[in-house]
Amino acid sequence: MITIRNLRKRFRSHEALRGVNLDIPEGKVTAFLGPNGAGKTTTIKCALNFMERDEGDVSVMGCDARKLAKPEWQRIGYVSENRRLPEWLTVPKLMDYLRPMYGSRWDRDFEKTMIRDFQLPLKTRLSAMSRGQRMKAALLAALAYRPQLVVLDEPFSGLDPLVRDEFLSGLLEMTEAEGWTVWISSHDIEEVERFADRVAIIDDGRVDLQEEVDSLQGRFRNVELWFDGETALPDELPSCWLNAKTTGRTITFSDAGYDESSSRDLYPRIFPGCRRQEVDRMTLREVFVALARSYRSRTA
Ligand SMILES: Nc1ncnc2c1ncn2[C@@H]1O[C@H](COP(=O)(O)OP(=O)(O)OP(=O)(O)O)[C@@H](O)[C@H]1O
Repeated sequence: MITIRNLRKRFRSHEALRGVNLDIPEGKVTAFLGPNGAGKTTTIKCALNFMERDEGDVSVMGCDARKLAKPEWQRIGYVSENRRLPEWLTVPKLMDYLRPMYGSRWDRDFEKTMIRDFQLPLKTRLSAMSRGQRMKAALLAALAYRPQLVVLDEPFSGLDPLVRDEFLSGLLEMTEAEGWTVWISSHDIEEVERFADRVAIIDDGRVDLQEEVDSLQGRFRNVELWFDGETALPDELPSCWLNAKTTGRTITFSDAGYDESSSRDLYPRIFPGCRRQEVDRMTLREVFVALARSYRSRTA
């Protein structure tokens, strides 16, 4: 649905995107994660041509991003915390304003359902609404025409937990029922974990990995090795063992290359004094934190 190749973007002397390669496949939910300032919003803006790119190729629904026009925009829903809406309008007026742009694609029943479920006030101007209410109005404005491609940049900011939950369940339902493609950037990894099929992680302007969530969780494990006495870390460890540290009688690390059939035999071979091992599956959040920590130590 979206293909990004060697995307580069510079802000004066700062190289924000340093050759981003990313695929957002059709019919899947791709979570786009990364530390603050890693380049998520810039990638999304360049991919949708809201921001001029310096170099690279971006194709959205088979169309060069620079040539996106009304037929494509009628099939793309974009929500961002920073997206400006006409603040002087009420929600019903906003709907009246947007509806003609989407013709028969606009789904009035869906619009009404979302207004009801989001409990949006009807007589208040957007400028007088809370941040969360404005976010809900933005979601409504981006989804009421049932877009095939939904791009959400930090969509949960300002939403209370109940609304987040309802919004996510609704989105999941729509995604499954209508085969929507979703590209969602968020720091709320627990929320995203519930429904993402794939995850792409960006760090310092480059995509470090893009992978199915199941595969990622299949190969990541938190490992704790126990020894009888004090132990030290060897100088060289496999590069897929992240954030290894020792605290007296234990060594802990995150194994990014865990293999069910061999890893448990490998650990005592590398550490012959190991008396006991504990190997735990990791949540997507734990995987992200382990990777982010390893990125930080790489640049330190
Ligand atoms: N308009 C701009 N002018 C100058 N620098 C910018 C601009 N927009 C982004 N940057 C810089 O580019 C880098 C990437 O920013 P971006 O907003 O894409 O990161 P992000 O991953 O979305 O971060 P966050 O998770 O904090 O929202 C940052 O170093 C940021 O300071």
